[in-house]
Amino acid sequence: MDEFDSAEDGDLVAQPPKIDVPEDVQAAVRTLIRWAGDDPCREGLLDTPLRVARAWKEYAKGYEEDPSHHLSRTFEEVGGYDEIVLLKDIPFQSHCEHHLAPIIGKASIAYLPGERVVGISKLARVLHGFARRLQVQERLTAQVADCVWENLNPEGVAVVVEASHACMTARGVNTPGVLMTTSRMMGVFRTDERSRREVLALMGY
Ligand SMILES: Nc1nc2c(ncn2[C@@H]2O[C@H](COP(=O)(O)OP(=O)(O)OP(=O)(O)O)[C@@H](O)[C@H]2O)c(=O)[nH]1
Ligand SMILES: [Zn+2]
Repeated sequence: MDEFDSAEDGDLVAQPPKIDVPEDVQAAVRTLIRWAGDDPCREGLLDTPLRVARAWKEYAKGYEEDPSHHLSRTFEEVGGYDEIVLLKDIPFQSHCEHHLAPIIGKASIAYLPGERVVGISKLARVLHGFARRLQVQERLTAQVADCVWENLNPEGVAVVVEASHACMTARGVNTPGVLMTTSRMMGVFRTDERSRREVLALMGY
């Protein structure tokens, strides 16, 4: 049971091994705490630089992977299925590259298969692979769509992302409740108005 903690619902949740954090990274967090106006040496903040650094390795885990790898295993036997495949309202978390503030949102990813389909969880994996980096929402949207387009050779790809940016809601213009929507349409979803309307309707727009 060493590597696992028992979760409340009875599932076993893997506890990743704690990574070492270089002293200069911890020192940078201490500097930030001091600059924010607090004392990094008080008891409650002593382990914070370590936790912050480890948290950032999680937030930025996408840099450790090439999301296109998730699309390398595809299936051909789908009984002649030739309609839209949609994974709708996938929740994701990212961080804005301007303020390192959270971006919390959901994405819908659809494609019209060519010859092959992919396991649906892989679309969510692609999203998280790009989201767990420093991002702007426009680039996140484009990267997800381009990745599906380039790796599945489908007839069309549609990605719609809706997100709230903490750099707007918790600072700066301080405007909570605002959602930013971005989309990227490729192939038939870009060229054919009916296909575009169909996929947007399936997504609930
Ligand atoms: N287009 C786009 N803008 C973003 C995204 N994330 C954050 N921003 C915006 O990036 C802009 C950065 O503006 P700057 O003027 O350089 O920074 P700032 O002085 O902190 O701006 P304020 O946020 O208005 O206080 C802000 O308007 C943010 O709201 C994103 O994903 N896409
Ligand atoms: Zn920001």
